[in-house]
Amino acid sequence: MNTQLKKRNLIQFYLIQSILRQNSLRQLRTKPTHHHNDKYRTRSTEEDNQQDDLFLYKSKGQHLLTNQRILDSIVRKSSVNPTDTVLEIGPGTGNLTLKLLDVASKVVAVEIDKRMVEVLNKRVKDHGFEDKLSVIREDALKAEFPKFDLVVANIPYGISSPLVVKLVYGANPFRSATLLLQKEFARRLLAKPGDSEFNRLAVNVKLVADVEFVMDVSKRDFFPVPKVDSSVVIIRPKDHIPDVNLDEWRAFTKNCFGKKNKTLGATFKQKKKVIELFRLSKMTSSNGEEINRNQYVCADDDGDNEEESDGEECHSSSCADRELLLFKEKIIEVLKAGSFEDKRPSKLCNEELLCLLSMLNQSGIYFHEQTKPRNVDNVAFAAAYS
Ligand SMILES: C[S@@+](CC[C@H](N)C(=O)[O-])C[C@H]1O[C@@H](n2cnc3c(N)ncnc32)[C@H](O)[C@@H]1O
Repeated sequence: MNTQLKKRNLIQFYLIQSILRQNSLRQLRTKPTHHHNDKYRTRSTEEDNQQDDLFLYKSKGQHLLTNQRILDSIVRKSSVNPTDTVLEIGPGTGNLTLKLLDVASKVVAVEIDKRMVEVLNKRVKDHGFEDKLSVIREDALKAEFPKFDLVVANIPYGISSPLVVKLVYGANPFRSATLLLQKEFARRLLAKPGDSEFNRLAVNVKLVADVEFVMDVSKRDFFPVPKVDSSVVIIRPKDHIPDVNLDEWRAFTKNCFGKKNKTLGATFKQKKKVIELFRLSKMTSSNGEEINRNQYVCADDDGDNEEESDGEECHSSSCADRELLLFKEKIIEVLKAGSFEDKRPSKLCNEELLCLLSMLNQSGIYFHEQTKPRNVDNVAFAAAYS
């Protein structure tokens, strides 16, 4: 740790002390240890006999937001109504929770760390808010969330992608999610077609929600100081989402954004892809009748080198199965008809992608096993982002 960082930590240590005292929390003393990279130590002075040392684990994303001005601002921007139930993921020792309890009807906090829950409960009780708080001590990715009106959270950054997906594709309708995220991750969520950060996550989130940038937050506003800066965004689920099978959409964007800068023509000419799509599409049209994948493997390859194609291709002259060849031609025909062949997914907006998917589906080309029930796979979908 360099000298400047040490100095900053020391200043924050004293700041936290004074804040915690003001809040009449038991007097936690927070200082970094140098024994282990992953651990920072908080120690009780008042209740040394009752409580073991509390370590903050970087691996669990335990960087506590200590800047009161930022905490107030997050709550203010969240527009919490007095009748609202707020879901908070990762309450930690309760810096944000206390402020939320002040303005909401109820807070449901999901926290994985038992030691944090103990500190949180004690602190909330000291403020007389215990009737308004319920804690779910579980991994937020596995927990079943109860009904809530909005989410406000400084989340552990390690679970950002699957958590955002779990929220926006989850069964719970909610008004908004105000999230403190790693700055780079926030930029990826906010990215537009053509931006270098534009990616599949942004595409999938944008289909069902709008994302608004609120503010940047410096790493110095946390204890211990993390390596990265942060940003606050608000995610608002859309009132109307396009009429598309979400499982089909997700499978389609996964196929398109595997290599987001490759042209769609190059992506969909790959032998493996053609075979896989042929199998799925055939299963759909034949109502689940199993297709023998090996039946459609090319017997030979004429070695034709097409630009931008880094995968093996299925070429007309050598393809063992005419049906497979016709299927590949059908894909190319659709791409050409919509002028998509030379386009790159990273530059297409959702309307264009929806249009392409609709054209492909209308031609009998599918990306997800249509025999499976619709939109029931949210947990698996979220997990795929972890
Ligand atoms: C960035 S800290 C935020 C603490 C507090 N909200 C604050 O702003 O000071 C993240 C919290 O999430 C908890 N956490 C980490 N992984 C989790 C998970 N998978 N599910 C629920 N909580 C988790 C950590 O224990 C930690 O308390």
